[in-house]
Amino acid sequence: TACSSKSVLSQMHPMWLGPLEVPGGDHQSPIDIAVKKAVFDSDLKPLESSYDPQTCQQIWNNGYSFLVEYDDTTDKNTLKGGPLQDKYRLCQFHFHWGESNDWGSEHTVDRRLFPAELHLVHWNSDRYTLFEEAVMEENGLAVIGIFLKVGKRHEGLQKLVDALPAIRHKDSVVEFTRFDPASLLPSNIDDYWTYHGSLTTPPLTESVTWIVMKQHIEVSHDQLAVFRSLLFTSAEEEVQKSMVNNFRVQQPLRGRTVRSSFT
Ligand SMILES: NS(=O)(=O)c1ccc(C(=O)NCc2cccc(O)c2)cc1
Ligand SMILES: [Zn+2]
Repeated sequence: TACSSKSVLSQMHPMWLGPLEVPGGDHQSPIDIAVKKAVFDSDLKPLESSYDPQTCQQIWNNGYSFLVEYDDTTDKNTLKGGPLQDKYRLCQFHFHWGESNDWGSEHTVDRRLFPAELHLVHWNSDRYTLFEEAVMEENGLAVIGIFLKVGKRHEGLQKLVDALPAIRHKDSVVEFTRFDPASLLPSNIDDYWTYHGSLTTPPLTESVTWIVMKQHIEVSHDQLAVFRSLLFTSAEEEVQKSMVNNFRVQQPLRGRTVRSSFT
Protein backbone atom coordinates (compact mmCIF):
# COMPACT_ATOMS: atom_id res chain seq x y z
CA THR A 1 0.00 0.00 0.00
CA ALA A 2 1.07 3.62 -0.36
CA CYS A 3 2.13 3.77 3.25
CA SER A 4 4.30 0.69 3.11
CA SER A 5 7.22 3.12 3.32
CA LYS A 6 9.67 0.41 2.26
CA SER A 7 11.64 2.94 0.24
CA VAL A 8 12.04 5.63 2.84
CA LEU A 9 12.56 3.50 5.94
CA SER A 10 15.11 1.15 4.36
CA GLN A 11 17.23 4.13 3.30
CA MET A 12 17.37 5.30 6.87
CA HIS A 13 20.19 4.31 9.18
CA PRO A 14 19.51 0.70 10.14
CA MET A 15 19.44 1.10 13.87
CA TRP A 16 17.55 3.79 15.72
CA LEU A 17 20.59 5.67 17.10
CA GLY A 18 18.73 7.84 19.58
CA PRO A 19 16.76 11.04 19.49
CA LEU A 20 17.72 12.55 16.18
CA GLU A 21 17.26 16.31 16.64
CA VAL A 22 15.39 18.08 13.87
CA PRO A 23 16.89 21.53 13.29
CA GLY A 24 14.18 24.08 14.14
CA GLY A 25 11.52 21.42 14.83
CA ASP A 26 9.36 22.76 17.66
CA HIS A 27 6.35 20.46 17.19
CA GLN A 28 8.15 17.18 17.77
CA SER A 29 6.76 13.93 19.19
CA PRO A 30 6.47 12.06 21.47
CA ILE A 31 5.86 14.25 24.52
CA ASP A 32 5.05 13.89 28.20
CA ILE A 33 1.34 14.56 28.79
CA ALA A 34 1.08 16.58 32.03
CA VAL A 35 -2.51 15.74 32.95
CA LYS A 36 -3.12 18.84 35.06
CA LYS A 37 -1.84 21.13 32.31
CA ALA A 38 -4.12 19.66 29.64
CA VAL A 39 -6.96 22.03 28.67
CA PHE A 40 -10.47 20.57 28.48
CA ASP A 41 -12.05 21.49 25.11
CA SER A 42 -15.82 20.93 25.00
CA ASP A 43 -15.75 21.40 21.20
CA LEU A 44 -13.86 18.11 20.84
CA LYS A 45 -16.29 15.55 19.43
CA PRO A 46 -16.31 11.79 19.93
CA LEU A 47 -14.01 9.93 17.56
CA GLU A 48 -15.73 8.00 14.76
CA SER A 49 -13.79 5.06 13.36
CA SER A 50 -15.00 2.57 10.79
CA TYR A 51 -12.62 -0.25 9.84
CA ASP A 52 -13.09 -3.15 7.42
CA PRO A 53 -11.09 -6.26 8.47
CA GLN A 54 -11.31 -7.53 4.86
CA THR A 55 -8.90 -4.78 3.75
CA CYS A 56 -6.06 -6.09 5.92
CA GLN A 57 -3.22 -7.12 3.59
CA GLN A 58 0.12 -7.94 5.22
CA ILE A 59 2.30 -7.83 8.26
CA TRP A 60 5.99 -7.04 7.91
CA ASN A 61 9.18 -6.29 9.81
CA ASN A 62 10.60 -2.97 8.60
CA GLY A 63 13.75 -3.20 10.71
CA TYR A 64 12.38 -0.87 13.38
CA SER A 65 8.92 -2.21 14.29
CA PHE A 66 6.36 -4.51 12.67
CA LEU A 67 3.54 -3.04 10.63
CA VAL A 68 0.07 -4.39 9.82
CA GLU A 69 -0.93 -2.76 6.56
CA TYR A 70 -4.33 -2.08 5.06
CA ASP A 71 -5.49 -1.35 1.53
CA ASP A 72 -5.71 2.45 1.62
CA THR A 73 -6.71 2.94 -2.02
CA THR A 74 -10.38 3.42 -1.06
CA ASP A 75 -12.23 4.91 1.92
CA LYS A 76 -12.87 1.55 3.60
CA ASN A 77 -11.07 2.33 6.87
CA THR A 78 -11.91 5.81 8.04
CA LEU A 79 -11.42 8.01 11.09
CA LYS A 80 -13.20 11.32 11.62
CA GLY A 81 -14.60 13.50 14.40
CA GLY A 82 -12.59 14.15 17.54
CA PRO A 83 -10.20 17.03 16.80
CA LEU A 84 -10.28 16.26 13.07
CA GLN A 85 -11.85 18.55 10.45
CA ASP A 86 -11.48 16.04 7.63
CA LYS A 87 -11.79 12.30 7.02
CA TYR A 88 -8.62 10.23 7.44
CA ARG A 89 -7.79 6.78 6.04
CA LEU A 90 -6.02 4.05 8.01
CA CYS A 91 -2.91 2.81 6.26
CA GLN A 92 -1.09 0.83 8.96
CA PHE A 93 -0.67 0.19 12.63
CA HIS A 94 2.50 -0.69 14.56
CA PHE A 95 3.91 -0.75 18.07
CA HIS A 96 6.84 0.53 20.16
CA TRP A 97 8.09 -1.44 23.16
CA GLY A 98 10.93 -1.91 25.66
CA GLU A 99 13.27 -4.73 26.56
CA SER A 100 11.48 -4.92 29.93
CA ASN A 101 7.95 -4.15 31.12
CA ASP A 102 9.25 -1.04 32.90
CA TRP A 103 9.45 1.09 29.76
CA GLY A 104 8.72 1.05 26.03
CA SER A 105 6.03 3.64 25.32
CA GLU A 106 6.79 6.86 23.40
CA HIS A 107 4.31 9.16 25.09
CA THR A 108 4.25 9.35 28.88
CA VAL A 109 1.47 10.49 31.23
CA ASP A 110 2.80 12.56 34.12
CA ARG A 111 6.17 10.99 33.28
CA ARG A 112 4.71 7.49 33.65
CA LEU A 113 6.09 5.01 31.10
CA PHE A 114 4.08 2.07 29.80
CA PRO A 115 5.60 -1.19 28.51
CA ALA A 116 4.43 -0.50 24.95
CA GLU A 117 2.39 1.82 22.73
CA LEU A 118 0.22 1.10 19.68
CA HIS A 119 0.01 3.62 16.82
CA LEU A 120 -2.82 3.53 14.26
CA VAL A 121 -1.64 5.69 11.36
CA HIS A 122 -4.19 7.53 9.18
CA TRP A 123 -3.77 10.11 6.39
CA ASN A 124 -6.10 12.92 5.23
CA SER A 125 -7.94 11.48 2.22
CA ASP A 126 -10.20 14.53 1.89
CA ARG A 127 -7.26 16.71 0.87
CA TYR A 128 -4.58 14.32 -0.48
CA THR A 129 -4.52 11.27 -2.74
CA LEU A 130 -1.46 9.51 -1.34
CA PHE A 131 0.10 8.94 2.08
CA GLU A 132 3.39 10.25 0.68
CA GLU A 133 1.74 13.60 -0.05
CA ALA A 134 -0.15 13.87 3.21
CA VAL A 135 2.90 13.09 5.35
CA MET A 136 4.48 16.40 4.27
CA GLU A 137 1.47 18.53 5.25
CA GLU A 138 0.54 20.02 8.63
CA ASN A 139 -2.94 18.45 8.59
CA GLY A 140 -1.82 15.38 6.71
CA LEU A 141 -1.79 12.64 9.35
CA ALA A 142 -3.79 11.52 12.37
CA VAL A 143 -2.25 8.91 14.65
CA ILE A 144 -4.16 7.24 17.49
CA GLY A 145 -1.84 6.29 20.35
CA ILE A 146 -2.93 3.54 22.75
CA PHE A 147 -0.89 2.49 25.81
CA LEU A 148 -0.38 -1.21 26.56
CA LYS A 149 -0.19 -2.56 30.10
CA VAL A 150 0.82 -6.10 31.11
CA GLY A 151 -2.09 -8.05 32.52
CA LYS A 152 -4.62 -10.41 31.09
CA ARG A 153 -4.16 -11.92 27.64
CA HIS A 154 -5.58 -9.87 24.77
CA GLU A 155 -7.63 -12.29 22.66
CA GLY A 156 -7.74 -9.98 19.63
CA LEU A 157 -3.95 -9.57 19.64
CA GLN A 158 -3.18 -13.31 19.62
CA LYS A 159 -3.71 -13.74 15.85
CA LEU A 160 -1.10 -11.04 15.32
CA VAL A 161 1.29 -12.51 17.91
CA ASP A 162 1.05 -15.92 16.16
CA ALA A 163 2.19 -14.31 12.90
CA LEU A 164 5.35 -12.71 14.35
CA PRO A 165 7.71 -15.72 14.21
CA ALA A 166 7.27 -15.68 10.42
CA ILE A 167 8.62 -12.12 10.22
CA ARG A 168 11.50 -12.36 12.71
CA HIS A 169 13.99 -10.67 10.39
CA LYS A 170 14.07 -7.19 8.86
CA ASP A 171 12.22 -6.95 5.50
CA SER A 172 10.30 -10.20 6.00
CA VAL A 173 6.64 -9.98 4.96
CA VAL A 174 3.74 -12.41 5.26
CA GLU A 175 0.16 -12.22 4.08
CA PHE A 176 -2.12 -11.21 6.93
CA THR A 177 -5.87 -10.95 6.37
CA ARG A 178 -9.15 -10.39 8.14
CA PHE A 179 -7.72 -8.57 11.14
CA ASP A 180 -10.01 -5.98 12.73
CA PRO A 181 -8.04 -3.01 14.09
CA ALA A 182 -11.09 -2.07 16.18
CA SER A 183 -10.35 -5.17 18.29
CA LEU A 184 -7.29 -3.30 19.63
CA LEU A 185 -9.20 -0.16 20.71
CA PRO A 186 -9.96 0.31 24.42
CA SER A 187 -13.64 0.19 25.42
CA ASN A 188 -13.66 3.95 25.99
CA ILE A 189 -12.37 5.99 23.02
CA ASP A 190 -14.19 9.18 24.05
CA ASP A 191 -11.52 10.17 26.59
CA TYR A 192 -8.31 11.25 24.88
CA TRP A 193 -5.62 13.94 24.77
CA THR A 194 -4.79 15.65 21.47
CA TYR A 195 -1.94 17.89 20.30
CA HIS A 196 -0.03 18.74 17.11
CA GLY A 197 3.23 16.86 16.65
CA SER A 198 5.40 14.80 14.39
CA LEU A 199 6.36 11.34 13.22
CA THR A 200 8.51 9.78 15.94
CA THR A 201 10.95 8.32 13.40
CA PRO A 202 12.78 9.98 10.52
CA PRO A 203 11.82 12.09 8.59
CA LEU A 204 10.11 13.35 11.83
CA THR A 205 7.79 15.56 9.75
CA GLU A 206 5.43 17.76 11.81
CA SER A 207 2.28 16.56 10.10
CA VAL A 208 0.55 14.60 12.86
CA THR A 209 -2.61 15.32 14.82
CA TRP A 210 -1.95 13.04 17.78
CA ILE A 211 -4.90 11.46 19.57
CA VAL A 212 -3.64 9.66 22.70
CA MET A 213 -6.21 7.47 24.47
CA LYS A 214 -6.61 7.85 28.22
CA GLN A 215 -7.64 4.20 28.63
CA HIS A 216 -4.97 1.57 27.99
CA ILE A 217 -5.39 -1.98 26.71
CA GLU A 218 -4.04 -5.04 28.50
CA VAL A 219 -1.84 -7.73 26.94
CA SER A 220 -0.18 -10.69 28.66
CA HIS A 221 3.49 -10.87 29.59
CA ASP A 222 3.89 -13.77 27.11
CA GLN A 223 2.29 -11.82 24.26
CA LEU A 224 4.67 -8.92 24.81
CA ALA A 225 7.62 -11.34 25.03
CA VAL A 226 6.89 -12.42 21.44
CA PHE A 227 7.28 -8.77 20.31
CA ARG A 228 10.80 -8.92 21.82
CA SER A 229 11.61 -12.07 19.85
CA LEU A 230 11.63 -9.99 16.67
CA LEU A 231 14.97 -8.81 15.27
CA PHE A 232 16.15 -5.44 13.96
CA THR A 233 18.53 -7.29 11.66
CA SER A 234 18.02 -9.12 8.37
CA ALA A 235 18.64 -12.85 7.98
CA GLU A 236 22.01 -12.29 6.23
CA GLU A 237 23.59 -10.23 9.01
CA GLU A 238 26.04 -12.09 11.22
CA VAL A 239 25.11 -10.40 14.47
CA GLN A 240 21.37 -10.59 15.26
CA LYS A 241 19.94 -7.78 17.37
CA SER A 242 16.67 -8.12 19.33
CA MET A 243 14.02 -5.63 18.34
CA VAL A 244 13.51 -3.85 21.68
CA ASN A 245 13.53 -0.22 22.89
CA ASN A 246 12.31 1.00 19.49
CA PHE A 247 10.95 4.25 20.92
CA ARG A 248 11.98 7.89 20.72
CA VAL A 249 12.58 9.90 23.90
CA GLN A 250 10.05 12.58 24.85
CA GLN A 251 10.52 15.94 23.11
CA PRO A 252 10.10 19.50 24.44
CA LEU A 253 6.51 20.85 24.39
CA ARG A 254 7.79 24.25 23.09
CA GLY A 255 4.67 26.11 24.20
CA ARG A 256 2.14 23.71 22.68
CA THR A 257 -1.15 23.08 24.49
CA VAL A 258 -2.41 19.55 24.99
CA ARG A 259 -6.23 19.47 24.90
CA SER A 260 -8.37 16.86 26.62
CA SER A 261 -11.80 15.61 25.55
CA PHE A 262 -12.72 14.97 29.20
CA THR A 263 -12.61 16.80 32.52
N1 LIG B 1 5.67 6.31 15.10
S1 LIG B 1 4.72 7.21 14.19
O1 LIG B 1 3.34 6.77 14.34
O2 LIG B 1 4.98 8.61 14.48
C1 LIG B 1 5.13 6.95 12.51
C2 LIG B 1 4.12 6.68 11.59
C3 LIG B 1 4.43 6.48 10.24
C4 LIG B 1 5.76 6.57 9.82
C5 LIG B 1 6.08 6.35 8.37
O3 LIG B 1 5.21 6.04 7.59
N2 LIG B 1 7.37 6.51 7.98
C6 LIG B 1 7.75 6.23 6.59
C7 LIG B 1 7.57 7.39 5.66
C8 LIG B 1 7.68 8.71 6.11
C9 LIG B 1 7.56 9.75 5.18
C10 LIG B 1 7.28 9.49 3.84
C11 LIG B 1 7.14 8.17 3.44
O4 LIG B 1 6.87 7.90 2.15
C12 LIG B 1 7.27 7.12 4.34
C13 LIG B 1 6.77 6.84 10.74
C14 LIG B 1 6.44 7.04 12.09
ZN1 LIG C 1 4.83 4.80 16.06
